[in-house]
Amino acid sequence: MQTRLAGWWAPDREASREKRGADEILNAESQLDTQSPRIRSWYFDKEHSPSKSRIQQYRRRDVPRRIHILGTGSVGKLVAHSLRGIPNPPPITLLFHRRDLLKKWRREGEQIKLTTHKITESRNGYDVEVAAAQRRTHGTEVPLQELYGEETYPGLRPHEIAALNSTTAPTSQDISEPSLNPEEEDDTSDETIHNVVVTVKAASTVSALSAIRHRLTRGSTIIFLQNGMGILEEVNREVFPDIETRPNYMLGIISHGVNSTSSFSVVHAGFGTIALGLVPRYAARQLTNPAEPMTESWAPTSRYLLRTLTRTPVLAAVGFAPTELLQAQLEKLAVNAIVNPLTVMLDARNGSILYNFALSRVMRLLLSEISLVIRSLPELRGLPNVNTRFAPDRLETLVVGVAHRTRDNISSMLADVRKGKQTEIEYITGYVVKRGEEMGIKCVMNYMMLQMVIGKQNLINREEQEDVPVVGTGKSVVRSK
Ligand SMILES: CC(C)(CO)C(=O)C(=O)O
Repeated sequence: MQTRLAGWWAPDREASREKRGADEILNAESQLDTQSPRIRSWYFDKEHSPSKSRIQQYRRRDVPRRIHILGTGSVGKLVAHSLRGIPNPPPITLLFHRRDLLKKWRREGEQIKLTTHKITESRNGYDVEVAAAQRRTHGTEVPLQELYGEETYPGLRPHEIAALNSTTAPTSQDISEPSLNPEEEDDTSDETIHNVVVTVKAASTVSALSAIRHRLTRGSTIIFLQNGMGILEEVNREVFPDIETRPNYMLGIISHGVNSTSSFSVVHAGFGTIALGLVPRYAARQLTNPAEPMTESWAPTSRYLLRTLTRTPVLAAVGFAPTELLQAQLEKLAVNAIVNPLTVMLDARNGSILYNFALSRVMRLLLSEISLVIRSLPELRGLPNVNTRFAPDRLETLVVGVAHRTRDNISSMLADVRKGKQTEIEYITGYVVKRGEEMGIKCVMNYMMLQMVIGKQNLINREEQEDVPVVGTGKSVVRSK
């Protein structure tokens, strides 16, 4: 049974703490317009309320309401669209990783369209900026001018630049009318980002965050809304190595079904939820040093984001305690480690893995390894019910349930493979294999699955490279060998 802990973070609970820092008062102040009268009166209660001059002092330094969205894929669009629909919506800035996307945004009316049950609603009023993702090769950031030979083309890939420079330009939609003159419009910013929702794919997270690293502070909060695990460890290592100065992190596990139909249009095909929680800054230390204090207070920006997302009905977001969130994440990991690679190998919809005894056997072999790895994780040690919750047959029930509910969907991994995009396999199956290795558990079945998906990705990439564009026709042909 999942213990829903919605409300455990609520400010009135915080009130019981003896010592409240300036930040907490500041946050309370910022929330007054959305608080219930009970909470409102508490803050102005004689005994508890800070002096008037302190209130005024903190009011000036209110928690900034602007929310940046890094990644305008299907989840990014859903979040941006939903947030603009709430009463007194926060200002939203969409961060584009390529300048040509900005041009496209302008051309397409500066709006996001969300279709639910065949009804499309457009929303506008967004601010936009370009935050060109940093390219990395062999784990090192590559300066843009080194990579592209031209400083003025940040965010474009070498072949796109070559195409733009050539007189016989390609016909690709994305680069058909690029804005390459940086003088044309100042579309970048160096202002501090206080609240950011990261929705880019797991493998792009480090490079996307590197582009805005200088704008994030110890007081900022990043919410990661992504598939897979092991991303935060990578971000800590590559982007924010200093534990004391890194921003605050929150995690969200999203179960909404959303499909992009174009750069700024999305279909909300399946209603789900977002399980949200704080990632404790010192969690790793607590693991190795039990004397480390377990209580961590929420940063004002984290609480602001939690409040804002949980008051957005379409998102159905709920706050969870960190240990519960971790277990929910592992359940999703187990489901994704079965449905996603199997649907890639079968090139079929999620429902295809059901009612097929041969595939059930494959599923069970994979799940026996996944279950053992999860049940052996040191971070779950001491938590009640872990063995039952992550037993192979319980995980199988979860997988079958999700495959059945989403039987007509194409898994996100299959969609990526079909488009020749990098998949999240290394953050799903790869994570299971890696954690298994750390604990001396060999996951041979999952290792094979990992290699099969990577192999298929390579195959498709190679086919794409052999796809020779025929200049002038707007079509392409695959040259036979
Ligand atoms: C649950 C599932 C498999 C639904 O398609 C999914 O999360 C995904 O496609 O990534």
